Amino acid sequence: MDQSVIQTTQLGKNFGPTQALVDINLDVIAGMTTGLVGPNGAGKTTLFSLLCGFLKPSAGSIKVLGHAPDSPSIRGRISILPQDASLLKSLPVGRQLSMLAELQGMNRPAALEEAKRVIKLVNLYESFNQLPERLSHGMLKRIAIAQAFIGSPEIIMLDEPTAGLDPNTTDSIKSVIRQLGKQASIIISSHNLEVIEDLCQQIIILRKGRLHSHEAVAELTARTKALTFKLEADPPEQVEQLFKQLTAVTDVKTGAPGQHRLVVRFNDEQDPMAEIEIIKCLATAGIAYREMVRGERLQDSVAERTR
Ligand SMILES: Nc1ncnc2c1ncn2[C@@H]1O[C@H](COP(=O)(O)OP(=O)(O)OP(=O)(O)O)[C@@H](O)[C@H]1O
Repeated sequence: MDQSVIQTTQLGKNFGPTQALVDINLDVIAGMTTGLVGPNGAGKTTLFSLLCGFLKPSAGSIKVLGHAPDSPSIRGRISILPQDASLLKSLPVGRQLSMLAELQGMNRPAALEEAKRVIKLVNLYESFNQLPERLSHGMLKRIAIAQAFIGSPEIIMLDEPTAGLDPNTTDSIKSVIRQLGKQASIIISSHNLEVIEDLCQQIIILRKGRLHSHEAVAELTARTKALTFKLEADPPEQVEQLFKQLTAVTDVKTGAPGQHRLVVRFNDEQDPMAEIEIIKCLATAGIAYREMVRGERLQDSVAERTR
């Protein structure tokens, strides 16, 4: 049987009159990398804080590795990269990492070795003795991620690990996370759904403090029947009118100006020939496309579900 690393039962959290989380029932399976997504204010950070024991639930219960989040039995077995992780200005980054390892109970020499190990994981060993002010934003983010790997925790929670990073740095962080996903269960909260799609096998969607869904990423994207077109030009206004006579078409979406994108969702139980009819409609209207892809990006599926 699959082993649960996190279980919540009817979990709720209120801040005064604000219901930040309501009736959350989750079962996160060991060894998965799971994405936690939802619009601003959906409750993602609150959920992370509850799972780490920084906050107490207003209702329901949480089990992390079979224990309450504040149990001494899980100390060092779970770690978190907070969204706004910051480093001390006046201490070399390697020393800061070794101090954090000491706080986890390692002696000085062991902590130093651990700091070297985790800084190598994020490819910044050459910066071990540098002060944070000498490092770029992306490098500091990688150091902050390295601290989440101290002590080889079984669960690692990363809140927006790639926010504000350029594409190359994002790629290098993604490869670190992918590597560590082989050894730990990772939960990533991010608004960057390309990152989630690349790294995660499972996705938890929160919407207005409630659990919208928890399922495999592949299932979510495959279940949405859609054709995504890259057109030669932006689609004409009122493009949805073209598909008016096709009862199988459930939604038509266009990209931002300049994206030349058109997504047509449909229900093929209504019409098994729906795809062909959609393509015919475009041809009849003289709308040319360069590329057509079945399905849609995770970004579109999630946007649709959290609107
Ligand atoms: N300490 C707090 N005091 C009062 N309200 C809070 C507090 N923390 C969160 N909230 C409220 O709880 C709700 C959920 O907030 P939370 O920060 O968990 O959302 P989020 O999904 O992480 O959002 P974002 O994507 O913007 O980071 C919001 O309505 C927020 O205003």
